[in-house]
Amino acid sequence: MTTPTDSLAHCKPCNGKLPALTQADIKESLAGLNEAWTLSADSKSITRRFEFKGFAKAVYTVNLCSWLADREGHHPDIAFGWGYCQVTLTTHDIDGLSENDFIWATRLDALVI
Ligand SMILES: C[C@H](O)[C@H](O)[C@H]1CNC2=NC(N)=NC(=O)C2=N1
Repeated sequence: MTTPTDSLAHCKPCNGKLPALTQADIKESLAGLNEAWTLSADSKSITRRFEFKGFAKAVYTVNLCSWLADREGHHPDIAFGWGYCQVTLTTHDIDGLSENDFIWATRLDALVI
């Protein structure tokens, strides 16, 4: 049995050697994500903000991200509270964006309805 994410790539081990993406790479990769993702002014991170009624759904989203992060070995920075969950991705080892960030974002987009 196949699932929607079977065809998606997995994050590569972060060892400080992942190449930083060029501005052109970032622009092309961003176009492949849900339109809710935004690029930071310094082009070092991407963020998606989810908004909900209530707190429980924000916590569910944090837990989903936690599961995905440990499964992929690549971890987001998450801010959450009543009515929102904000997921930010950057590759800390290179202080910028790598393909891992976009692989991770693609997988999250595939998991949230
Ligand atoms: C050893 C371990 O794989 C690395 O420290 C990973 C862990 N998760 C990570 N997550 C993110 N977002 N960036 C990293 O550079 C990173 N490095």
